[in-house]
Amino acid sequence: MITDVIDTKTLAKVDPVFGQLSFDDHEQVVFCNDKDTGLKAIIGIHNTVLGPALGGTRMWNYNNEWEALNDALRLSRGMTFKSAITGLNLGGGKAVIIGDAKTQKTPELMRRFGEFVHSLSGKYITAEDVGMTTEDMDTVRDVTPYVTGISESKGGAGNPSPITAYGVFMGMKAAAEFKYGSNILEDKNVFVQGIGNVGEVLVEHLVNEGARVTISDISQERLEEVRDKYGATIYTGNDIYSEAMDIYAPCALGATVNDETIHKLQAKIIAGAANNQLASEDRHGALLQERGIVYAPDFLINAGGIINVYAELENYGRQEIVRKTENIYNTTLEILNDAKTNGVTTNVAALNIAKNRIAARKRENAK
Ligand SMILES: NC(=O)c1ccc[n+]([C@@H]2O[C@H](COP(=O)([O-])OP(=O)(O)OC[C@H]3O[C@@H](n4cnc5c(N)ncnc54)[C@H](O)[C@@H]3O)[C@@H](O)[C@H]2O)c1
Repeated sequence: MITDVIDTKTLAKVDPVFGQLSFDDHEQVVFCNDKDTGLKAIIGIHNTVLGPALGGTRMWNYNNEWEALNDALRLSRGMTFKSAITGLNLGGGKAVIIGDAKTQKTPELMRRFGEFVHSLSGKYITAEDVGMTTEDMDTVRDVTPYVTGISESKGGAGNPSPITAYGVFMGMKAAAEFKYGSNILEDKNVFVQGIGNVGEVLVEHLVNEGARVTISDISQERLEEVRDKYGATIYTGNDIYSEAMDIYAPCALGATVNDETIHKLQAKIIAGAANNQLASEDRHGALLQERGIVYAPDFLINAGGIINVYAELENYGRQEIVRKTENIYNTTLEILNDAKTNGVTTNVAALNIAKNRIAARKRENAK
């Protein structure tokens, strides 16, 4: 099974769905179309052994349908392992809506999307991801109960991003403990790439701890806002990947650790919120290991958001959300040590634990 980011021409050469390189024994892939609202969406259900497939909906202006399908397949697979390693009784799923969230998203489109989610009778439960807001989830809630991340006023756990940021902060501290023998980030030079919902709160934690934080984003307005609020430095160079830094925190989109960037990276630690940070899990994971760069697996340290939405299903409160998220520190440290002991990449060490949990449940269910 290959998890590499593939260019469109290569993607189009193989069979449309089951032959895709990102296809990894997914249970179900649902294509949703509605002419009236312009909805074109793909729901990927990767695995439901541990529970219903939960994962956010991403709205993105994909260049073509291959890219959208590939994203749905990769992201839903990631959710399976994220929930498994976090100890949640959830499977992995993810939805993508093809289009520009700024110009093409309407309440009607979101409601129609919600109806498609409802038609799956709870096998897939949706939530917020890039291009979505809590209000959008509230709109989906009008037509289906199979949605999390709705507003607190409607009985939800609210915006998951601050707790995701806290989990990433915990994972980063654990990586620092592993690399430097201390989890204190004071004076560490941290680059946060993407200062959206998660990135901004991560910047706040880092600044509070005394780290030297540099921020980058495609939005100048956001950069100035976050600089003014927290005193972070705006990155003005033209190649963030070549910059001297202690910690690189990718908090925008995935696959930024790739063939072009990996040899330039100066960071000692990579710990961020973005999903699927390694363009090729195997190749780039191994190269990071070789270069002594500590990679805190994304699906492990960005699980705060799913812990937050899981509270809506299991009815636990704020204290338990924070406790479970703080535990990301212990799990990360355990996995980094495990990888070192067994001579495997940190990504493989994390995946092995997740896969073992799923296999054990499958055996139990079969009894
Ligand atoms: N929100 C959550 O709870 C959560 C949970 C788990 C994982 N994640 C992942 O974390 C990442 C960030 O999530 P978010 O909710 O903060 O998203 P967001 O959309 O609020 O923020 C993303 C930010 O990245 C910026 N950006 C986009 N392309 C960029 C580029 N090339 N260089 C620099 N900046 C760029 C955008 O302008 C935006 O400010 C995503 O990959 C998401 O899938 C989020």
